[in-house]
Amino acid sequence: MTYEQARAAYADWGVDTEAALRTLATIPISMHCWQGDDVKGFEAATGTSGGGIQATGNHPGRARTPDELRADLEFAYAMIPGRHRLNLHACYLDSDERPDRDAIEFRHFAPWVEWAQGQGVKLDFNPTFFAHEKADDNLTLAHPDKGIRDFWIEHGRRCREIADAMGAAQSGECVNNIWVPDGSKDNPVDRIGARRRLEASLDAMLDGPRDNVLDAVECKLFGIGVEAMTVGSHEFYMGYAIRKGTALCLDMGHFHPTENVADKVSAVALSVQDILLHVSRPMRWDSDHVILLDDSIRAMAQELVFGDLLGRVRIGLDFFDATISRTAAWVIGTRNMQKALLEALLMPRDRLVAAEEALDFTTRLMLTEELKSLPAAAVWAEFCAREERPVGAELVQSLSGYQSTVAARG
Ligand SMILES: C[C@H](O)[C@H](O)[C@@H](O)C(=O)CO
Ligand SMILES: [Mn+2]
Repeated sequence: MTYEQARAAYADWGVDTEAALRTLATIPISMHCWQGDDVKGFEAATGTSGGGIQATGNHPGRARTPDELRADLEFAYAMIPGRHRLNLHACYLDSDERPDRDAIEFRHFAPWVEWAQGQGVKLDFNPTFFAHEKADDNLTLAHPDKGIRDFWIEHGRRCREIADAMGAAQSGECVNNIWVPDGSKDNPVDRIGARRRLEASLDAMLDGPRDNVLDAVECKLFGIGVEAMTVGSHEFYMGYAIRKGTALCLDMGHFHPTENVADKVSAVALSVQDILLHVSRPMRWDSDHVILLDDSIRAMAQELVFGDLLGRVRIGLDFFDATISRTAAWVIGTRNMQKALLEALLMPRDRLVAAEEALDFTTRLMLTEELKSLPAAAVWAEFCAREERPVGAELVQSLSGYQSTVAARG
């Protein structure tokens, strides 16, 4: 089907495909650096990764240096329509120096900032509270040892400083997302003590304004090794974000599998101004499979569009799979998020809402089901053509071709 035919088919339902394409082109997605190297980073790290962060697989082609990671990112962005962001973790510093986490500075990230400016890519940032010997107890900001807490508070403070400088350099907000692995394998007896320590540490870390930073806090239900309690649970961070005015990060892999994370967005949006998404796909014990164009992602995109929340929700991705081409994973996942957004933008919202308000649930169901057969793929292909990005066999060939150029990496 041609784009013109698709445009006419949507027009019959009262949908303007041109308006949908214009909106889609303005939605940035923050691609996570850690898909490119299995969350290893570029420090001489000594600790284990707690809280369930575990990339499995040994597909050839892992980026081993910042230059390799940047080359992979450049390729990935060239396969993805639109202008996007890069979400950088503190352990991805690019420097000949080897500062510990409590000694990192903006200059250790200067090559990233320079590269991002050259690429027209804006940066987001994350302190790294894992893969370090001082995190091996699966406790950081909530650790009973004040010395360890202070070490991580200092790390967090410095990360805000770095994110602020990144924001200033790019003349726009840098999201600084905080996730800590803190928790307990077996039933703790002093849950509130741990939560008081986490809160006090966060307060110390986030003290003082940072004009170019949007701080976000990310909860998790459980991780491997912290099955009995995660200190930073949903209720903990929801309360914290409301009381302290931070953004709330909802990671789609961090809830019970029967929960609908899309449903949470509108509920949270009434109490929290800014929301960060980590779009992900949980599967059994893992929270980080590459996202598919599946119902959970479609539901999330619909919530953002129907709830008119695109201006308040930053879309980030969080998955890592080392069993497949890492660059292909980025491209597939990011494009899937965009496809879901496009499908949502192509829905006749007013008509659906009218049916719902009239309690005409039959019409609502007929509409949503019939709409699934409309030619969204032709509209997506048009978007890619306008943005000079490949689709179909050409995309597959490009992804495979790039993978073969990196496969020899040791
Ligand atoms: C690497 C990230 O910080 C991490 O994935 C975090 O966002 C998370 O989701 C932990 O499960
Ligand atoms: Mn996450």
